[in-house]
Amino acid sequence: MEKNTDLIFAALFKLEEARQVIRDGLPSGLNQQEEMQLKEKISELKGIIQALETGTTGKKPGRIAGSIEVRTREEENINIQPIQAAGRLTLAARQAIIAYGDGYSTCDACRKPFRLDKISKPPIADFHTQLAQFVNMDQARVVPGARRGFQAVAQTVVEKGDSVIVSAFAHYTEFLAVEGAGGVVKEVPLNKDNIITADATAEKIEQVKLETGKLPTLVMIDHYDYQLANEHDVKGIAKVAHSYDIPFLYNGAYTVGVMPVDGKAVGADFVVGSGHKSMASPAPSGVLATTSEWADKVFRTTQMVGDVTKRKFGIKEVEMVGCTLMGSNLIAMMASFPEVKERTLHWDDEIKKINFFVDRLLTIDGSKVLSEYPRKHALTKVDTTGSFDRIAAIHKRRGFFLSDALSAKGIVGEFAGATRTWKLSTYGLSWEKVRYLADTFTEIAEHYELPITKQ
Ligand SMILES: Cc1ncc(COP(=O)(O)O)c(C=O)c1O
Repeated sequence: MEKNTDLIFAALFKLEEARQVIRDGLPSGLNQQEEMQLKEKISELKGIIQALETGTTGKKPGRIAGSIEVRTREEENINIQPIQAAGRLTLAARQAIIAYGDGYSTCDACRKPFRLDKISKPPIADFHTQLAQFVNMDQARVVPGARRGFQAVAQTVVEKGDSVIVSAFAHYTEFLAVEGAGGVVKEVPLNKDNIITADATAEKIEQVKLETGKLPTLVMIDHYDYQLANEHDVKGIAKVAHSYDIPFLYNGAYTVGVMPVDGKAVGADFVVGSGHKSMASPAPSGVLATTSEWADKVFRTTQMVGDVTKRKFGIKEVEMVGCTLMGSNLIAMMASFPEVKERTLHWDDEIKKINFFVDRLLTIDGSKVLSEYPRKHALTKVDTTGSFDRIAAIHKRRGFFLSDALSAKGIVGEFAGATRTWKLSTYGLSWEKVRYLADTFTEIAEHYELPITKQ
């Protein structure tokens, strides 16, 4: 029985390796013969995977159980879905999920003092130390999503009726975290370039003080927002917040795990990141890091005593509800971490790729970029109302024609039928795939005789 399980795991690991080879495509620098041989191997692998996953060699998607279909989106396509790009798992993370999928698998070696971040086998305690170093803060905890990081901070610093400064582009989870703590959000307006500035933040703080007679108790700003992925002046804003003695939460949902983040250099009291958005980790996962000054407050331990039993659970942290991210989500996050750390050093190349793509898109007459440009982030909002949407107006598939044309070329991730003003990301795609992506848009434009400016 033991042996069988080992064999099945070994087979699943191999399967994951094969999926990765397919997903990454061919390495560059191959000669013609090598390329041909590899292509044959990949097509063979695809057949084997399909047979294993579907139990058939037919075309229909297989089912894992009931109506849950096998998902091969990343292997079979170029996925430009804006929020999925940096959450794609590494091979190591996929294997971790298989090995640690059982419920409380991380608790095998949980010994006194009985807390997740203290477990040394697997090395969860070390991972916490590394996470804090990674964002240059003093302490870190894993959390089930960035939202739980906002929640922990809001519950620590916000009291009923307090104001919290957020961006006019703040994510809804920031609103909910503030509301849950009994606070009220106050939005800093954007400037004409859709940027939140330090001056505008100072003005908003003054306005709140004047209107409520009280300073806000938290400033929480996204380094890159989710709507346009524009960069906001987090360093300047942190300085303003501190000049009023207000703590600053740096929302790194779109930065931690894709680009270098230095919480101390920003002047952050709290750094929040999203594992499933930007750290090649499964959902939900995330990180909350803080300074020594704030750690005792946001990671306060319970004081509660049972009135009958007199039980106490002293070591457990209240805002973390004891232990946070258990099982495969945490181990997969840990498994991806070395690659995640490494990839942040290549952010410049990701920026070159998105700018290459956007430059090419803009050669198609009528296309616009709504995000700041040149791009500083791989996530980008474009407006194709004046280009591809002109075709949609006369095409029998109407607004779906662009998605049809893209998926016929193996490109997925845009919301079918919603491609007037829309978001995409080139994050993590190889240069070969980015060029293919740009060529495909050009080809579709040429096919429908949209004018193209020569570069
Ligand atoms: C800017 C921003 N902050 C926070 C979040 C929430 O992140 P999570 O899903 O990890 O809770 C998102 C999610 O889309 C986001 O875009």
